[in-house]
Amino acid sequence: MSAASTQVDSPSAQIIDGKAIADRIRKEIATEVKALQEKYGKVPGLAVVLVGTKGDSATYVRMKRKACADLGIQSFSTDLPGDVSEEDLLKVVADYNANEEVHGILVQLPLPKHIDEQRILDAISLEKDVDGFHPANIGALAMRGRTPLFTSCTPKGCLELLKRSGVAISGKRAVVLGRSNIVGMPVAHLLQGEDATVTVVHSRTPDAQAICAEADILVAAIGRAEMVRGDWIKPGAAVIDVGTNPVPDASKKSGYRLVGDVAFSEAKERAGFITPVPGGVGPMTITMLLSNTVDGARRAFEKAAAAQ
Ligand SMILES: NC(=O)C1=CN([C@@H]2O[C@H](COP(=O)(O)OP(=O)(O)OC[C@H]3O[C@@H](n4cnc5c(N)ncnc54)[C@H](OP(=O)(O)O)[C@@H]3O)[C@@H](O)[C@H]2O)C=CC1
Ligand SMILES: Nc1nc(=O)c2c([nH]1)NC[C@@H]1CN(c3ccc(C(=O)N[C@@H](CCC(=O)O)C(=O)O)cc3)C=[N+]21
Repeated sequence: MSAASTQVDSPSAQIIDGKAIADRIRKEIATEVKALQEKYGKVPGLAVVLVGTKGDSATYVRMKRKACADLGIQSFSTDLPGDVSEEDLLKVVADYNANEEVHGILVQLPLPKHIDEQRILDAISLEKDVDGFHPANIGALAMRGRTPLFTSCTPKGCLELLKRSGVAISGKRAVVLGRSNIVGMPVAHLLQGEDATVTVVHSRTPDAQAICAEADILVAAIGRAEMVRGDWIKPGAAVIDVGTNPVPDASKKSGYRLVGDVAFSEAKERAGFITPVPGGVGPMTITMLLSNTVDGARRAFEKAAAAQ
């Protein structure tokens, strides 16, 4: 069958409603928090550290804090000035590492240039690394037969969206656009772990379009507004759009609106499944962070109970 005839036959894509799926999972998490509280008399705690006040970072951090409050998770936060020293930031991390009420620590990235990001991520206790950015957690993710203590939130959210939408992964061709430590690289490992055949495309890849056109599953995480056009998409493919790019929009109070890395209106005419922006991956990221925090707390409570 030619691509053209498939295209004519294919109806518009099923929109994967990340917000609705995230809300369902949050209800499950709230139940879990209650159960832990009843069993151990303690609640999970998440610490969020924000350095500087870059507008959008502050928005995400605010959303994370609110989500915690909604689910009964205790929220700790530290806001540091943009010129804070590396030593002072390490001290904040060390204090949260030692705090028994804290089960997850998130240091919002990117950090200012004068701070060595690797040093900060290495300092976060493995047991509290709810972002899954510690090299030991990423290393385990990349190895066969190992399970990391925590899997990074956005990549885990992408896989959860595919699974809960009934998209088969095993044996499929997956293409991941982007190879960052926080999204592209871990997504590629997760898909490979689910037996997809994975190709990673980055800024030095020639002819990204031709590679994308072979993808049964396409994950876009490049931070380039609507770079992936409709004719890049294999008819029937599942498209997960991680990009959140602000573009100027005078009709919005904020002065901008968010678009993905995929040209949604074109792509939805060819894809079988597609996530919107906003309302796709974003709400899942925060939900997976809460889920990781509860997992960390459960492990800590069990360990403490066993030691008694
Ligand atoms: N919804 C959510 O929860 C989240 C959304 N995001 C969004 O996802 C996007 C990506 O974020 P992040 O991974 O942190 O970004 P980074 O800037 O760290 O990485 C971007 C990646 O895309 C690659 N890339 C850039 N331009 C091109 C191009 N023209 N063709 C092919 N590859 C390209 C880069 O290649 P190279 O390695 O060669 O430089 C790099 O690997 C952003 O829009 C961000 O806002 C991020 C985190 C969470
Ligand atoms: N240590 C660390 N961990 C992170 O997980 C992390 C980080 N640093 N730095 C920045 C990126 C970005 N990120 C997002 C989270 C939620 C939405 C989200 O919920 N977006 C909504 C829209 C939000 C809006 O309207 O502004 C949506 O897509 O529907 C987006 C992006 C997490 N990140």
